[in-house]
Amino acid sequence: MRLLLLSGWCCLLAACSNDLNDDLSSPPISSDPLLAKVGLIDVLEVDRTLKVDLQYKRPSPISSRPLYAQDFQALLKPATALRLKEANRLVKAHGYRILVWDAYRPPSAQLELWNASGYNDTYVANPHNAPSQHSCGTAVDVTLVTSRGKPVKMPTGFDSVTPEAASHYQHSDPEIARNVRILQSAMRRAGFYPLPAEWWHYIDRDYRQYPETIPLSAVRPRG
Ligand SMILES: C[C@@H](N)C(=O)N[C@H](C)C(=O)O
Ligand SMILES: [Zn+2]
Repeated sequence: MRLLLLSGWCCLLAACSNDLNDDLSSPPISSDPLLAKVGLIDVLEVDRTLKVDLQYKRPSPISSRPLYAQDFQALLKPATALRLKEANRLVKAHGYRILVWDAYRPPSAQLELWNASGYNDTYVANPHNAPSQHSCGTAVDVTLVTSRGKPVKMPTGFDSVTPEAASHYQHSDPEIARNVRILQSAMRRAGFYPLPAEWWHYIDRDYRQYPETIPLSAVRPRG
C-alpha cells in the first residue's frame, strides 16, 4: 500500500515537471509585437496570479534615483517566465504567491546601478565584465506574499547589503527560515539557481541559451 502511494506521488511529481518541460518546448510569444520581436514577455501575460512590484520604480537601497518609468513592465524571456509560473504554482500549496521585485533590467539601468553601488560586485553584476542576466531577461528578483498580496516574514528587504541577505544565512526566526525554504525549494524545482549573496535573486538554469543583452530602445523605442 505504502509503495503504491509512493509511486503515485512520484508519478504526480513527474507529471508536473513533464508539464513544464512540454510548455518549455514551445514557450508563449508576447501579444505585444515589439516584445515578441525581442523575445520578451510580460510575466502577467504568462501567469495573471503572479504579483508584481518593481522596486526600481522608486529609490532603493543601492540607487537613490528611480531607474524605471512608472509603466515599466516585469519582462522575462518566455521560457524563464514559464519557470516562474511553475514556482508560483508550487508556493500556492502554502497559501503564498510569488511577488516579482525585478525582472528584465535594461543595460543602461544596470550601468547606473553598478555606478551607484560604488562598484560592489558582491551585490551588483559589473556590466563592464559580463552582462547581468537581468539584462538578458533570464534573472528575476522575487519574494513571497500571501494570496491577497500581504507581505510575509522574509530575511530582509530588497537590495539589503547585509550578511542576513545571504541565501545560506541561518535565520533564528523559524518563520523566516521556513519561508525562505519554501521560496528556495519552489524556485529550484522550477529550474532556477540562487545567488549566494542575495536570497531574492534567481537565474534561469538555461541562461546560457540567451547570452545577448536587450537594449531599452528595443523595448521602448520612444523612451
Ligand atoms: C542588484 C541586485 N538586485 C541584483 O540583481 N544583483 C545581481 C548580481 C545583478 O546585478 O545581476
Ligand atoms: Zn537580481
